[in-house]
Amino acid sequence: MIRIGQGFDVHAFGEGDHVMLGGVRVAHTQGVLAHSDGDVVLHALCDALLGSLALGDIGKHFPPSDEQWRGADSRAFVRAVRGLMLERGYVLGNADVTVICEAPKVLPHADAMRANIAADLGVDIDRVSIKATTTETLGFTGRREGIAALASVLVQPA
Ligand SMILES: Nc1ccn([C@@H]2O[C@H](COP(=O)(O)O)[C@@H](O)[C@H]2O)c(=O)n1
Ligand SMILES: C[C@@]1(CO)OP(=O)(O)OP(=O)(O)OC[C@H]1O
Repeated sequence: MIRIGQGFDVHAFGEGDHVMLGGVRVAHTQGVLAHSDGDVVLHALCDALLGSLALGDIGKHFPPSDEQWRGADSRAFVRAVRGLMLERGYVLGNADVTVICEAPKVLPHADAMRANIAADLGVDIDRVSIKATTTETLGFTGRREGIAALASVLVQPA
């Protein structure tokens, strides 16, 4: 049986000089406030994958109360989620992620992000899509207060 999942994540901007997006260090005038590295792309993706198999969410598996995850590389979360999927006999069919922010520009980094995600989930890069949009200066992303990501996935039997 194929199954679908969706995920959403937001992090507020704070002090710093880069944001992590899809495991790529993207230079920016601000960083993000987070317990881990604050990678909204990978957090939304993990939630979508976990949701597809009704396994709860990222905070259930990697609680922000756990010091183990302080400053964590979110790629480790993706690889751990892949393990949970494999235990249940599932692999990624395809993933489609949209990053929402006025800045930084995401598209120049999209292929590097796709390559990281494909490697961590053990699939070809053509199964992973990264897109981006602004909100035309509207809302919290438009005011550059934070960055958001939406992810949709299809998973299929291995
Ligand atoms: N952070 C972003 C936002 C957008 N893009 C790219 O620009 C295109 C136009 O964005 P609009 O919000 O004005 O529609 C968008 O389709 C993306 O290709 C980006 O790279 N990074
Ligand atoms: C990733 C975790 C790890 O503790 O913390 P944060 O980096 O704050 O990110 P969030 O998107 O709030 O998800 C919750 C946690 O699982």
